[in-house]
Amino acid sequence: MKKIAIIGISGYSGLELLRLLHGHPDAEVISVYGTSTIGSKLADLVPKLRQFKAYANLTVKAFSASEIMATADLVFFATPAGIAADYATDFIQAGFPVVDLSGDFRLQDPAQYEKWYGRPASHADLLAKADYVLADFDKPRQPYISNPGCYATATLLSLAPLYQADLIQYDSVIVDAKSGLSGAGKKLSDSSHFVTANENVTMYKLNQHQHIPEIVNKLKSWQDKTLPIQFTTSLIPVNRGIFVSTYAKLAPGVSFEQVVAAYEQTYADSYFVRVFTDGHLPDLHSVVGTNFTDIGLGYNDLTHTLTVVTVIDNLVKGAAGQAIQNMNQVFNFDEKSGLDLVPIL
Ligand SMILES: NC(=O)C1=CN([C@@H]2O[C@H](COP(=O)(O)OP(=O)(O)OC[C@H]3O[C@@H](n4cnc5c(N)ncnc54)[C@H](OP(=O)(O)O)[C@@H]3O)[C@@H](O)[C@H]2O)C=CC1
Ligand SMILES: CC(=O)N[C@@H](CCC(=O)OP(=O)(O)O)C(=O)O
Repeated sequence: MKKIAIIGISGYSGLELLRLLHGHPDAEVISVYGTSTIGSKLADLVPKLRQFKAYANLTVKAFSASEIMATADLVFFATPAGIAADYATDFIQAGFPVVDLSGDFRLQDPAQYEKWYGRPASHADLLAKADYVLADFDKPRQPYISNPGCYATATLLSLAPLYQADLIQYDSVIVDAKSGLSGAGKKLSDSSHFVTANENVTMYKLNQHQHIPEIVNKLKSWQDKTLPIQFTTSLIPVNRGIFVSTYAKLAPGVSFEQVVAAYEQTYADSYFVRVFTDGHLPDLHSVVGTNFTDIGLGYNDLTHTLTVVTVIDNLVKGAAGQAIQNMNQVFNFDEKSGLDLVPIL
């Protein structure tokens, strides 16, 4: 049984990690860390955990890298941007396995991080020791795993076959992404007040979203012809879910049938990516509560435009689920361990 520590336990993705690891046959949460919640028993902090004996006596502790490395086999960072950049050094220097859900190690160029996150980056030498691991495509090569962002995950899975098989006009790509409120974390802000968000849709961070550079970096690794993409994010009044609509013009001579074949082939062995080629367009309810990414495709003969609809649960595939998929890779567990979840019906 692998022993797991979680930093940032009281946040949305920290608690989602706990929920998913509860069902994992080969991993158990042995320690949890926070700041404002230090000293609290998890069962007092989250009363609905009370009857789970494993967590009733788990107490939130102050961060200690040496304690984590002495007692656990892997640690998850489920902390806001800026924390892992500060805390990760000891783990990286010791080669201790980490899965970092924050954006701190997703961009290897410190100047790019500082531009998009508006805060100091970690040192370039440390950034180079982190691996950006999009679980359905990449295998970890280094012990420090940087888990992709929620929007980035949905967008990259939506676009991968088009870039890898060189099927589109790269100056035509438009990504319109929408997220539920849990994507913003538990801290309250004006935009996440119930009265502001309920029965409303708001576009935000137009052309400035911090996931744009990690998306483009990854697309470039797949396709040299990659150009900047048009990427927009909106807040929708649901708790969980990311809904990404992607539009692109096909390259001259490329047919819709070729596109469909490319999606089928790319994801033939990916249990967690389900492609619908019969015209079915997935919705959020298809994936909420699960680690699945559902993709639907359509083509307009009049405008020669391809539409790709991609949905994920931001807290599962977009955060804790993909992080556990990556942990499963680190320990050579079955990729489905702890993650074979049926959607909430
Ligand atoms: N929500 C989502 O859908 C997704 C989130 N992410 C990323 O994952 C990370 C966590 O997100 P999310 O769960 O939404 O965030 P939340 O704001 O919900 O929770 C963050 C938690 O981090 C804890 N924390 C803050 N500072 C420290 C610290 N110095 N040491 C230990 N714990 C600390 C806080 O607990 P305390 O008050 O005890 O300090 C808080 O509970 C973020 O980087 C986010 O961008 C990535 C993909 C999707
Ligand atoms: C709805 C909402 O506000 N979502 C957040 C996603 C936060 C996130 O996951 O950001 P990192 O992955 O870069 O840490 C946002 O758009 O900033």
